[in-house]
Amino acid sequence: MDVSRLLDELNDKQREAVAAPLSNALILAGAGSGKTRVLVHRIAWLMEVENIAPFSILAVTFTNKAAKEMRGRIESLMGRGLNNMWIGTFHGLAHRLLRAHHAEANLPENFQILDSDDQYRLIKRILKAMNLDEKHWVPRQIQWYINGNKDEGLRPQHIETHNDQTQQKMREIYAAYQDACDRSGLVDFAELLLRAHELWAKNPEVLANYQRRFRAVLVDEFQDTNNIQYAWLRMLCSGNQNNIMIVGDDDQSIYGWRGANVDNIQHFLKDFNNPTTIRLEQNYRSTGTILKAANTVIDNNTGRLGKELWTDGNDGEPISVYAGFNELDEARFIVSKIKDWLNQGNALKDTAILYRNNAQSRVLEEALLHQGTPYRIYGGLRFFERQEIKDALGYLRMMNHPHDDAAFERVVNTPTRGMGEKTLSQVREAARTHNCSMWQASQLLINENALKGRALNALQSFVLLVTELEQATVDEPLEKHADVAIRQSGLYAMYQAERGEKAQARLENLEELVTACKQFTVPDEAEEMTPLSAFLAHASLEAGETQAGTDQDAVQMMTIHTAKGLEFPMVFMAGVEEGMFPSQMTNDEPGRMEEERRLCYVGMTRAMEKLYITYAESRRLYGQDKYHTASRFIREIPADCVEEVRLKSTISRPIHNRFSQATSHASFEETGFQLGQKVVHRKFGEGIVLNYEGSGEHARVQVNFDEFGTKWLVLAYAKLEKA
Ligand SMILES: Nc1ncnc2c1ncn2[C@@H]1O[C@H](COP(=O)(O)OP(=O)(O)OP(=O)(O)O)[C@@H](O)[C@H]1O
Ligand SMILES: [Mg+2]
Repeated sequence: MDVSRLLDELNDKQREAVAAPLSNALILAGAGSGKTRVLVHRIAWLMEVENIAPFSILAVTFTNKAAKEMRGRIESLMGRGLNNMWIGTFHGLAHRLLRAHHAEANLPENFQILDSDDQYRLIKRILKAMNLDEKHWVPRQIQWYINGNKDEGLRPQHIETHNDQTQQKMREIYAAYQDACDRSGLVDFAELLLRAHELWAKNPEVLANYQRRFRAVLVDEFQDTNNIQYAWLRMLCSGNQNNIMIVGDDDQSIYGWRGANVDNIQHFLKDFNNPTTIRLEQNYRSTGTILKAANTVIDNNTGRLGKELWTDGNDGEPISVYAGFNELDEARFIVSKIKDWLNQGNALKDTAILYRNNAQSRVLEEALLHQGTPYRIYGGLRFFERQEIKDALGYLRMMNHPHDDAAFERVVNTPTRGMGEKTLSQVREAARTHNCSMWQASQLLINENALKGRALNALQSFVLLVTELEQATVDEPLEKHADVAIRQSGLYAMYQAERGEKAQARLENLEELVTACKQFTVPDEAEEMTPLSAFLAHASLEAGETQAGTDQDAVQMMTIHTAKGLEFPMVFMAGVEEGMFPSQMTNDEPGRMEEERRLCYVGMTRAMEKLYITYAESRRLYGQDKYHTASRFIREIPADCVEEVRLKSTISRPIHNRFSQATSHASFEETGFQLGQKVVHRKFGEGIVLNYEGSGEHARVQVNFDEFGTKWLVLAYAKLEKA
């Protein structure tokens, strides 16, 4: 292979990074400067020039999607497959490590991953068993507490409670939870990382093996590593036999709320042997205008490591800001712009709608559906997290490993088979006393004749069902497992009986699960697993990063958090108003405002050619209309980068005035109407008030009628009524 090909299409600084001699290095650079591209070329360089085998390379990415993309790009650069290279997320890699060394890690061979929803349910059950009131011991907070401690590497016995009773009780709950997990071979997400760390800490020979093996370690999005991940990397590199290249951007650290520690970048410089720092300063992604706007916004943060970012590309179009009267109007605006985009011959997949919270997607989805515009949601509405899918997975998990208590609890009475809460408590109690799984406890209770009548029947029929499901699928392909789990369990019939659209969607999802099984191929790195185990691990680890579905061209929708590392020619940032973004909670915690601003920076820098920022002046939240002003982040954008998009017939007001004032609707509201309100007109029927101008007898309103479209009407004559 011609090595110069690996350095083509790179600037000098990027080349310096790709061709750097083997040593530790930090690449610190702003958004869109080619950090990820450098990692891809660096890996190819290590193989071609430094003769490092793919087997000896470890690359860490932030999502599974990014891992797949990275592998694909390296393979196309090299012109060959690279099966035995380890590329994945911290969680994925930890899982792989624990599978390979389950005995040393004190785990059963077929341990299962407990996802966050199952973790929450398990915590609720623990609280119940401990007779603790959920009002005082809020399950979400306990979950937070447990995961937070694990992220810091702390087991219950390491936690200092300072004789505080609440602290002591929390620690006790954590310990009880951990016992329950250990009893049934369950490993939550935070546990994956902690166990992987302990595995190395407690087994020096295992660690030494990996230190020798991984001659090169590369980490993308380093600014969002948490402390246990950092400690894991540090341990791996402590033998000084390997070298590590990390890339990151302190301005894009957006997971502080989840334990990520941006200071790890600075720690890296002192904890790792003799690292060099390389800065990339040219941005290749965005127009000059988008870049200037994003740079100016992030400049309002303090304590930055400081980076310059410039582009020699065009200024491009100004950023368009649209103030919707309410969230429906905002959504309508976005959809109409997407329609224009499509009509200009562009692909839908080249546009993304980004928002602060998952819940914002619903209104946007409805507007897209209304126009028949296909869309795809990343994250959020996760396929593998939907109720019916989790039910089906529960059966599959029982078939795979009946000692999985979380799965047992999930399906033992779904569909109902007359299992009372009392019987279940008995099973849990027996499991605790005999220190065994609920599955074993059930058999004990049955054999010991400890149950009578209905309770006995119910439990017996469940045990029999699981045994039958298992038998019916011996040596059968994976999709047969799914099919049997869905139908023979009675799940399908249960949802069929529910009727209605929701139930129909659930049935479709169940069918989709069978399809997903059919399409599933066991990845090379999991070849030692059975297809069923591999599929279940895939379902837990990849839940929702992509939606199950087609290759259809579709608008991309996701939270800004999920959009990290990605880029799109046209981007909409929706809901950019005070109270939404920055979010309401921001004022309560120190440092949160700056994290919100970094999030805004991440969102803006996803855009390559065109950026729209929209907000709603009134938004229905928790059943109430709330009035909001434009986000401070909009006001932080230099005026010459922005154009305000207004409805045609409105008198335009100077832009910065408009954003800096709280919009007063008082004079208009005296008329008895509100923006966003539903009204009825004798001739035009139902519509929504979009805009107003003038006052007194000259007052006019703009109404968007369901059937007749948008019209301006003089209030005094229109005889509008509230709907
Ligand atoms: N030297 C170059 N010449 C042309 N295009 C480049 C060059 N370097 C990077 N690019 C392109 O610029 C875009 C941004 O690159 P990349 O995604 O690697 O940046 P990044 O620094 O990882 O961004 P982020 O901080 O958002 O993760 C990509 O489309 C990439 O292909
Ligand atoms: Mg990147």
